[in-house]
Amino acid sequence: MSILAKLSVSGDGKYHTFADGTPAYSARFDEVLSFHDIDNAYQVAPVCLNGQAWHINETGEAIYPHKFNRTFGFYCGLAAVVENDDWFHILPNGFAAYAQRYAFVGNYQQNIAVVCNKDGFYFHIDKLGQPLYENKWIYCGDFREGIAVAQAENGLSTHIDKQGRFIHSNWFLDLDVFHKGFARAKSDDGWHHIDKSGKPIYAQRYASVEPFYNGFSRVETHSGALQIINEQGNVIRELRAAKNDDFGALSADIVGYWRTFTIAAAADLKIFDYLPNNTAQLAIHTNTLEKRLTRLLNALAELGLVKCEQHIWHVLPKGAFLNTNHPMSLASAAIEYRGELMQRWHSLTQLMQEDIKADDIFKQVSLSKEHTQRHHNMLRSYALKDYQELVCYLDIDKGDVVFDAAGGNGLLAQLILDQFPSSNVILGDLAGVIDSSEFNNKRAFDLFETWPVKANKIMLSRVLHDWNDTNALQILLNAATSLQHNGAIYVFEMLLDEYSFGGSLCDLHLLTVTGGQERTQSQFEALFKKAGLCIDSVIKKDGLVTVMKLIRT
Ligand SMILES: C[S@@+](CC[C@H](N)C(=O)[O-])C[C@H]1O[C@@H](n2cnc3c(N)ncnc32)[C@H](O)[C@@H]1O
Repeated sequence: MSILAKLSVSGDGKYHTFADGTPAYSARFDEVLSFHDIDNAYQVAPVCLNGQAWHINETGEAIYPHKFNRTFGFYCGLAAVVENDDWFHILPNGFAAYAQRYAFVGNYQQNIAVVCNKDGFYFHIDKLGQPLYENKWIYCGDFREGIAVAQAENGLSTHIDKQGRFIHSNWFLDLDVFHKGFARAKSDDGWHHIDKSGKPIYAQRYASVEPFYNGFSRVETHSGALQIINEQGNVIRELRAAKNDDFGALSADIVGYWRTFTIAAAADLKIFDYLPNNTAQLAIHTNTLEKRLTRLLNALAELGLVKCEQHIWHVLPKGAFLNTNHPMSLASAAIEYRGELMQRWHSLTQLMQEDIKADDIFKQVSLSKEHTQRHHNMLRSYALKDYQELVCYLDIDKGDVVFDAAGGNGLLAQLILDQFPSSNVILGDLAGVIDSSEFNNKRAFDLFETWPVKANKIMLSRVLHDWNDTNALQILLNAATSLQHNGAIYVFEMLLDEYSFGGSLCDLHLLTVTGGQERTQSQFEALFKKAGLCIDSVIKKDGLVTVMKLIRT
């Protein structure tokens, strides 16, 4: 506890005062910051005047002769200073505490400071300027309760200890340090609190949450209500009702198909291929009635896909994906989702009551060349978006036979071949799909019959989610049979979060369209175990898809 008389910053921020408001000294500065104790023996404060900065004692005198560009308070006996572009810490005598210079340094807390090196990487140092561990981060924060937040290059954050070791294996979009055992964490569907094992302590997600204060936290729901919740996530008090118009929001959800049909009509007419243009020209290109086309364009503008300036319609960034020439065009997806895929959703109610199975959508698609091309153009765009960043992490060796099983029209197979040109990549799919693929090395096959290749590496990308557990197990058993000794199976899937509802609509889509399901990692693990397989490693970047590398148990 400090026994030093507390000096305060004056109202104009240019000097310090005693408790009664009288000036503590006669000097005046451009700016002063608060006094901090050094060894509980004396107190010093940062000041600046005419572009120079230093520290003063209680009588307003400089405590060392040197001048810096910027000075901050003394914490744990050291103060952060800036000289030219160099940030470092100084001792009370004004000398540097260590030789290294940084792009940023924080204040010491519990004898540890955050620093950012000149390459833009953050880490922690001790009072001698030594790094606490080898890792470097895109960002890291101060320690509290012996744990700090560290952000990796993929933008996700986790918790580390003072040796730089992970406290748990979970990563979040944003994260806070622990306060009394709980930390604020943000995942795709919002903010919540986690415990020290990295697990959420309740299922709800919020627009924002505060740290727990004596067992209670103030939270804001996504619909704008302010609430107090307890550590079980129960609402104890409502401080403000929801701001959102729930009636209006539900109505908008109910007519969600308006968007589906508007976008699909624009894709049918290839409107985005003819932009920028005026309405009259567009009507000619798309063979439409000009007055009606104006109404469709207005609706596309309401959806944020186009804008109109001086009678010319222009594509907005989101709309660009509806141009058929875009490498990740969603024009085919727009038409597919409005067609057969949507038809199948009509049986959702019935599917809740009866264990019926729809026709095999993939066999149906593969019967028509036009439908195969459209469906697989759609899958190709999603594959390009989701797989590109993952392929370089696959461990594929020279000469490996790689079988992309049910690989569609071969986008992943091509990405693998581009990345590992000395491997032998074979694409497998249903005959109709294989016929329409331009990939060279290909075999028609059926997932449920004997597989035509023995491979060192097998890809199952977004295949298992199309099937129920019985079928998925059969596919895994067939894959394991086709695997060479010491081979590996790579399963590319979106994993459901064990603790939130994110991905549940996608799961219903699979139930209605293919009879399959989305799964959590532990649901996958249970299937792998039955097939005599186990997870060897997991590749997760900031996209939707996780890659699980499986080996024989
Ligand atoms: C969701 S797609 C995934 C395609 C590709 N792997 C990807 O990630 O984009 C499922 C794939 O399984 C194929 N497929 C479905 N049933 C099959 C079967 N019985 N035998 C072989 N392939 C099948 C489909 O033709 C389709 O290409």
